[in-house]
Amino acid sequence: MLSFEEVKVKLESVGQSHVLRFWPELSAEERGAFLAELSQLEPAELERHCRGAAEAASRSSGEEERLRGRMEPLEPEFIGGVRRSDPGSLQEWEEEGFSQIAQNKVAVLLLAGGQGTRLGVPYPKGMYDVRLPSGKTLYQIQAERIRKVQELANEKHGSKCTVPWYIMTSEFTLEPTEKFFKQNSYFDLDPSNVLMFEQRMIPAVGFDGKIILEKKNKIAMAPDGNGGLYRALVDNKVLEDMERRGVQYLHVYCVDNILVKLADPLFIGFCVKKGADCGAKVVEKAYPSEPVGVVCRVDGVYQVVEYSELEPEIAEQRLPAGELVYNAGNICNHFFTRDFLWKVALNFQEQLKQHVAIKKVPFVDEEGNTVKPTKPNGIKMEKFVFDVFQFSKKFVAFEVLREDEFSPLKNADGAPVDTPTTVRRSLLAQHYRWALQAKAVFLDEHDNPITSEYRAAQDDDPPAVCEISPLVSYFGEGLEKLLKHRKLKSPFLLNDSNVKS
Ligand SMILES: CC(=O)N[C@H]1[C@@H](OP(=O)(O)OP(=O)(O)OC[C@H]2O[C@@H](n3ccc(=O)[nH]c3=O)[C@H](O)[C@@H]2O)O[C@H](CO)[C@@H](O)[C@@H]1O
Repeated sequence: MLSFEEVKVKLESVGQSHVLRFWPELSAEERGAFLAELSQLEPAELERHCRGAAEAASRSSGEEERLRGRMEPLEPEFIGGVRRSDPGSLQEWEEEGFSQIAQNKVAVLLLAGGQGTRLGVPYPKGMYDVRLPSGKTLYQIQAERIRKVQELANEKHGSKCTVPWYIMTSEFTLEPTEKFFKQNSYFDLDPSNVLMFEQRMIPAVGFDGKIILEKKNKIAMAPDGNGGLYRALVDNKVLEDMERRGVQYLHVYCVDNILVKLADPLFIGFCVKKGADCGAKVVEKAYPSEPVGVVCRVDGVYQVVEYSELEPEIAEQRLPAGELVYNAGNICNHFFTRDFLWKVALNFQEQLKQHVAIKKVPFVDEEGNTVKPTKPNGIKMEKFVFDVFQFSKKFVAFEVLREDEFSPLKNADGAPVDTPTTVRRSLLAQHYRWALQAKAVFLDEHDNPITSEYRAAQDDDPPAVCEISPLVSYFGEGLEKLLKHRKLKSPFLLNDSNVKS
């Protein structure tokens, strides 16, 4: 750790010494913690960051305008998908995926460093309980899907495989996530195969290019975006760990999608068979302003244009048949080969674009009180995980059905979409459909069979509550032998123990 004098000189050299203005008022303990934080800032990098943020925020034309005339949608024939591809190919890809999993070549990586500001809970989103009958949290559902996909691969290939789970956290999420996993005995996964690591934090900057002081002894810091992954892979030697384990393919996903298929054998197999180094799952966009990025081409290169950077007029463009032109919605499920990640880590991660987010950042006033601003006052710079697609030699996109694979938790209840209520409904609706496909019969409160049709896309809750543990079925398979012609009363919970009993 540097001394106060050394830190002062460093900060003065880059015009940021204002952060020390409350120094005389700090206690010895506060001083120690603050010095430790400030010692970590690297002057040249700090200067670049602050200047870059202020310049980027003041540029007259936004990203939206710069993209004008340069975007093209994906060619339909470029996209594989559950509806687009023939059943033979789908089966072949799924088998390929299971084979790779059985050979220990597949890992999953969870992006869990975000602050989940829109949901507004003070703990990591993965710990959120969406009030399913089982009371499972997002983390538990994900852990159980990993266990099940391992089991399925083992059954098919007579193996005893492992799908390691890498979890990228940040200063906000590491400690509570670790604690939660320990309290829950890692959901019966082997702790040596659950590997948490931390992404970096960077200072939030005011419009004048000055670092924002959040408390008298704390600068406002934020994670460097989910594209901070590539630097975090290097910082934490994650690729070396993958290499040691023989992992060649990585499924990267974001924390909040309750329907996520971890290590999806179909998607993995598709990407492997196509010889891809990089891939993205997409769903058809629901409406023009839906907050999802669109996978497309910019200057002929495959990329995601984030929803915050897409001009409304472009988002609203439609084909003669009514379909949105930019229709391939990014669901933050990506495939990467380990070789590709090495290439990015060694050659490109420094070049990743910095995206500007103008936010309300709490700050200290002249009296030293923390103020929550009512209007945006600061700039946060973020890298995006998908910005590496441009470095790919072979990029592929795979379309999946929204009702089967995408229902994210973004907002608190009360918002119209992507809330605890909507994600719970999506999961229960899927399980209800699976049970019907397995020829189960649900009974109403008078014990009469429910015969009403239930359409997946409708907004209502399914006519009966049915939750199926991921430990019983990964994606609807294997249910007929358990449920065929069974008469089920709502709420029905199919879990590991009532299957075995
Ligand atoms: C940049 C990015 O990927 N955007 C995608 C993200 O948007 P969206 O804006 O919803 O992204 P979030 O802020 O929810 O972040 C996505 C994931 O990245 C993680 N995270 C975020 C910031 C950070 O510094 N560290 C970190 O690990 C979050 O914990 C989360 O798991 O999901 C949407 C689908 O739901 C996609 O359509 C968007 O294209």
